[in-house]
Amino acid sequence: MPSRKFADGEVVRGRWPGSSLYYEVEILSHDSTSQLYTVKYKDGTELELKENDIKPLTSFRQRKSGSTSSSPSRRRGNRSRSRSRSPGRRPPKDARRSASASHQADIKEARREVEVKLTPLVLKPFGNSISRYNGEPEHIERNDVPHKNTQEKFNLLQESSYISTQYSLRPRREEIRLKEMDSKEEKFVTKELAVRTFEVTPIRAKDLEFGGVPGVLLIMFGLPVFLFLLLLMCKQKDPSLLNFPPPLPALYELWETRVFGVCLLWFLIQALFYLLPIGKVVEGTPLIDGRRLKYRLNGFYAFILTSAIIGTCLFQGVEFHYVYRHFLQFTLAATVFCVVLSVYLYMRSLKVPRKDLSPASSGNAVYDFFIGRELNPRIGTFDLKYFCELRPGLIGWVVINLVMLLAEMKIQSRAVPSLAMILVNSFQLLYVVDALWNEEAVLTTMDIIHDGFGFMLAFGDLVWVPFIYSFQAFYLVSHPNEVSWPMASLMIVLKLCGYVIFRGANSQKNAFRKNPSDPKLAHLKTIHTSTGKNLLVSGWWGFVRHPNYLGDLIMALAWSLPCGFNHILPYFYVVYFTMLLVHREARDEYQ
Ligand SMILES: NC(=O)C1=CN([C@@H]2O[C@H](COP(=O)(O)OP(=O)(O)OC[C@H]3O[C@@H](n4cnc5c(N)ncnc54)[C@H](OP(=O)(O)O)[C@@H]3O)[C@@H](O)[C@H]2O)C=CC1
Ligand SMILES: CC(C)=CCC[C@@H](C)[C@H]1CC=C2C3=C(CC[C@@]21C)[C@@]1(C)CC[C@H](O)C(C)(C)[C@@H]1CC3
Repeated sequence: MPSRKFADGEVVRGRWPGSSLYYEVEILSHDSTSQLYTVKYKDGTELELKENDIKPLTSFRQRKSGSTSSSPSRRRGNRSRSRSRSPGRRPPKDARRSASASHQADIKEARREVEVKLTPLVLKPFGNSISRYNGEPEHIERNDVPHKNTQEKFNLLQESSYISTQYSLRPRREEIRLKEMDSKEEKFVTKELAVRTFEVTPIRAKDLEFGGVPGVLLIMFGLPVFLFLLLLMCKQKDPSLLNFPPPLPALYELWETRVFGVCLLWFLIQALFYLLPIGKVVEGTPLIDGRRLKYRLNGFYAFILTSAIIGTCLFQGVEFHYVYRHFLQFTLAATVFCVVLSVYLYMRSLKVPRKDLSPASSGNAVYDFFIGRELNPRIGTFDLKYFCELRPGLIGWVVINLVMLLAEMKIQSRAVPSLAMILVNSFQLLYVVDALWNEEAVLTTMDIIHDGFGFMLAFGDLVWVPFIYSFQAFYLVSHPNEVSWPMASLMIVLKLCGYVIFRGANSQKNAFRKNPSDPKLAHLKTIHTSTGKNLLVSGWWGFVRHPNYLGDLIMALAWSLPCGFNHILPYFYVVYFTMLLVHREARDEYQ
């Protein structure tokens, strides 16, 4: 039997899984089969730890700060003590006055301190989410040095960051109770921190995402070119990669003003539907200044109305084949529209106050044109980003799929569409209807909370989604694939599995972000993070780091399979999507 290093009843330090933080724990028992120790934290939480994650008390030197407690619960207790000791800490009333009256002076002082003394602590501005810093917890602990007045003011930020880095191991029910007790005080602190963090910290070049300026230039010029090449490849009789490059059309052939007019009309009709006073109005996540924007949820109604219009057009004999025949022209028209929209978005963002800027914006014009400078550009109550994220592109995708289904019937002289085409259409229809039905969930996505509205999302929402995501249907029009019923059943099962994971995870996350105290989520465990927010670590979110991405990827595979295995092109979506999600995961992890 393998020997064990620690005895029952011994008091040691246990690492909190996934972090570098050690807390004082008592060894309760040891399982010789799994080689895991059951340990108990001071707040009563029990966890199983590997031997490597346990250290004797003697291996830790005593911290110099006032907080000697290592248990999560006692840390919480210390928080109020250490806060009240800090001269930077003021009672809420006083503080609110200070935030308005001496705010500018504070910022100036704090900025001086950041530049001179606190450079290792890299701070980034943020948007809908609350305070965020990208230093290691250990950095904060080391910042335990004598203070001058100005530094002490800034310590408010550090202190809170430090406090926020302490992971909560409490069962959720207790967490909720404690949170309610603290929430008033916390709200104030994070709010004030938010303003300071945002004001004092410019983003450094190395913090730019997507490879910085060269990277975004490449994406902005490369993606449209790539998109056209992909569509042209698919138009070939044999779309093998060996047949690259495809024959290129003359540029003038790609422009058609009538097609541009149709795109404009489509956008305006969707905008009109968005403005209809139907559907409930909800609040988004809190902004940097504590405000919550209101959003009307009527995407599903817009979809129903659009379906009614399309149905009527079909009944009236409108030639939908026109869209298939002019598919490249439609792609170009949408791209031009998106460039014009991006220029407009950038120009208007130059006039907005700093608090309305996206946390991702950098001060570099090229980068900001791409990532979007303004977080929530609105014309009155019309939210451009929220509108574009779900309406013209997503509903457009379904309509394009329908166009492809009709084109397949026409070109292949079929009385009914192929099973492969029906599968692709229904799988993707389910995805879009689900997005519109659960419209509120989009308010907690990275795009709405973090990214501005610039070329990236304008192009992604209005060009990439409708013209690339419909690629499988486009492919099947000229490259038929027979799918047997047993294979179709397997694909349906795969799609449904993906969907259950995707929906379960997104709904759980959304409910949690909307109301962390939701009694329905009380059984779930969370950890506290350095952003000041909690993360779910059980339920769907205890299964893998991003269950919603996993489900989405499974669905992506399911809707590529009906195209068969003759060519790699229909699987482009799976490859691209994997890259996109891995990148998003890294961005989320960084944040
Ligand atoms: N079809 C497509 O092309 C695309 C689809 N998607 C899908 O959209 C959905 C949303 O994607 P996306 O916004 O990227 O990612 P997430 O849904 O993971 O949203 C990111 C936000 O979720 C919060 N979060 C992350 N982990 C946890 C956790 N453990 N517990 C609680 N909250 C957590 C964080 O919020 P906070 O910052 O507030 O802490 C984070 O900012 C996914 O299902 C994805 O697959 C996304 C992109 C493209
Ligand atoms: C430049 C470039 C290629 C950017 C691509 C990004 C966009 C295509 C995607 C970014 C996030 C998206 C989301 C959806 C569609 C794709 C984009 C716009 C989404 C609307 C699809 C439906 C889902 O249910 C969703 C609502 C969760 C999802 C939100 C994110």
